[in-house]
Amino acid sequence: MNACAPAWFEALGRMLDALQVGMCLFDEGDCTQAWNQSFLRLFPEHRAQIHRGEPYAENLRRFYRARLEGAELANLERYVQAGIERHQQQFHPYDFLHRGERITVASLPLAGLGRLRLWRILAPPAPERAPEPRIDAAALLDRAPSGLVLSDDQGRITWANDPFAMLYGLADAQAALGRTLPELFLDVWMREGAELAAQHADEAAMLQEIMLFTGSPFELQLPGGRQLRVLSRSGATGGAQLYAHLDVTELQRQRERLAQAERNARIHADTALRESALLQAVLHGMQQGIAMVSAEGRVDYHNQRLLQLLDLAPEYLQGRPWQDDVVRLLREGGDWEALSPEALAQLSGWPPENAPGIVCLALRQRSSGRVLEVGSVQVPGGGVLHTVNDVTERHAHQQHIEHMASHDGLTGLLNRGRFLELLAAEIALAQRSGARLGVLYVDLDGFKPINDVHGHAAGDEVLRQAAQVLQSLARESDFVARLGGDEFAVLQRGIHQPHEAQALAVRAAAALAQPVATAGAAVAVGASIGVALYPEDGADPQALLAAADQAMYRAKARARPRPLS
Ligand SMILES: Nc1nc2c(ncn2[C@@H]2O[C@H](COP(=O)(O)OP(=O)(O)OP(=O)(O)O)[C@@H](O)[C@H]2O)c(=O)[nH]1
Repeated sequence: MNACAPAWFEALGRMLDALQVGMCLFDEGDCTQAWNQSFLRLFPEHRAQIHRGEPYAENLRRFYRARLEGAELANLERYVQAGIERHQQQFHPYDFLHRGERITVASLPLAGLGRLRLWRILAPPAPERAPEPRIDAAALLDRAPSGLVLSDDQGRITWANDPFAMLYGLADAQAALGRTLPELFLDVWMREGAELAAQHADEAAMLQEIMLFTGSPFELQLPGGRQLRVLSRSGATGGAQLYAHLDVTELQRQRERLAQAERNARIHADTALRESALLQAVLHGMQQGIAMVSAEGRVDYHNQRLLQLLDLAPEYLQGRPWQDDVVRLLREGGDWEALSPEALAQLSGWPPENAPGIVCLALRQRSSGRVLEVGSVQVPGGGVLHTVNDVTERHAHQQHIEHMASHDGLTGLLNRGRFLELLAAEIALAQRSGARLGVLYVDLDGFKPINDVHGHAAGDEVLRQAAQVLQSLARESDFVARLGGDEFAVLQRGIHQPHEAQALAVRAAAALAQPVATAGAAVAVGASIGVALYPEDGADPQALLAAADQAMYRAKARARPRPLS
C-alpha cells in the first residue's frame, strides 16, 4: 500500500490481501492512488510499472505499447480510450482470463475518493458429474444369482425373488408368499413322488430346526441332483429373516471330481509302491546279476546275485561307486580276465542278432575259474544296464565239445582233421617266413596181432603209450596227431636242416620198439616212419602228408617181420 493512502484504506488493503483479493484505488481524475500486494500477485507485470498519481491512460498506453506490433500500433490511442471508458463505466462485475486464471473484477465509484477496483481469482468450475444411475431394486433382485426370500418371525415367507421361485419349481415369486421353507422343500419332493418326499422328510424337519435355532449355513438337496447352500441373515425389523439360496451343484460336482482324482492318485501311488516292491523282490531273486549304471558312470543299483557273482561287499556297492573303480578292483590279481572273442562267439553266438538292444557282450574269467558273461544294454535317457550270468558250466561244456571235435578220444592227441588244419596254417606261415617243416608219418608194426592175441584193451593201451612216446619226443611247439587206427603223425616246426626230421624219426622208431606193459602182458610193437619236408616234398597239407605216407610204406617194406612176444 502506498504511503499516501488514508490509514483506514491501508487496513482495508491488508484485509483484502488476507482474502487474496486484489485492490486498486483511482482518484476522481483516474490517477492511480493506492494498491495492495494481492493486486501485484495477480498482475505481476505491473510490478515497478505502477506509479502513484499516474493517470490510468498513461498506464494503459505503456501496456499496449509493449504488446502491439506493426500496423496495430496505429490503433493504440483507440485502445487506450476504450480502456478508460470501460474503467469509468463499469458498475457490474465481469470475468476475464489472465495468465491462465479466470479472474472476476468489480468496480465501485466512491464519492469524494474516486473509483475502487477489486479482483479475485474464480475457482475452476467443478467437473461435470455423471448423473446418478437410477436403480430398480426389485428388478435387480430378480436378476440376482441366488434365490432370496424374506420370512417373518413365524418363518412365513413375506417376499421372494424370481430365482427362488425357479429353484423351488413355483409358478412365480408370489406363489411362495405365506409358505415356509420346509413346506416348499417338501412340495418340491412331493412333485417327484411320495416315496422320495418321505425320504426327505427328515431333512425338512431339520431345516425347520436350523431356521429356528442356528444362523449357520446349511445345505439342501433338491431333485435333479441340485445342491443348495442356504445362508441366513437377521432382518432389520422384528424377527424377519433373509435366506439366500446359492446353487452349489457344480461346485459340489467339482469337489467330488477332485476327491475322486485324489482317491485315484492314492490308488496309483499304492499300486506303484506295490509294483516297485514286487520288482525289487524279483530283481533280488534273479539268477542273473543286475547292475544299473547312471549316465555319469556310477553303479546306482545292483541286486543280491551281483554281489555273489563278483564277490563284492554289499557296503561297497551301496556307496554308489564309479563303474571304472569296480572293474579296476576286479582286475587286481587277474580276477577279471577277458576271454577270447572266439570263445565268446562259440558260447553266445556273438554278434547276437537275436539279442536286440545289447550293445556289448563279453566273457570274463574270475581267478576262481568261474566264467561270467556280461551283457550291456543302453538305457533310454542315458546309463547302461549290465546283466551278469555265470556261464562256467556252459563254457566248460563248449570247451569239451570243441576238444572232442579236434582231438582223438583214446589218446588225447589231435585228430586227423585238426592236424591237417594246423598243417595248412603252418604251411601258410612258412610260405611267408621261408621256414622249413617236417612231417613224420608213423605206422605201428605188428599191432593187429596184439588185438587178436591180448585183446582190444591191450591194443588200446599200446596205442595210448605210443601216443605218449611220440608226445614226449616232440617239442612243445610241435603237433602230434593220431591219424586213425595205429597211424600217427608229427608236425615238426622250426627245423633248419632235413636231418633234424630224420633224427626225430630214428628216435621215435627206437622208442616205439620198446616193450609196452599192458594189463595182461608186456607186448612189443615196432614202428615204420616216413618223413616228408616242406617245401621240398609238397606244397600243401595233403601232398605233404601223402609224401610222408609213401615214405612210411617204403620204410615198412624194408623192415623185417617181427615175432610176437
Ligand atoms: N585196440 C584197437 N585196435 C584198433 C583201433 N583202431 C584200429 N585198430 C585195429 O588196428 C589194426 C590195424 O591193422 P594193421 O594196420 O594191419 O596193423 P599191423 O598188424 O600193424 O599191420 P601193418 O600196419 O601192416 O604193419 C586193425 O586190426 C584194427 O582193427 C583202436 O582204436 N584200438
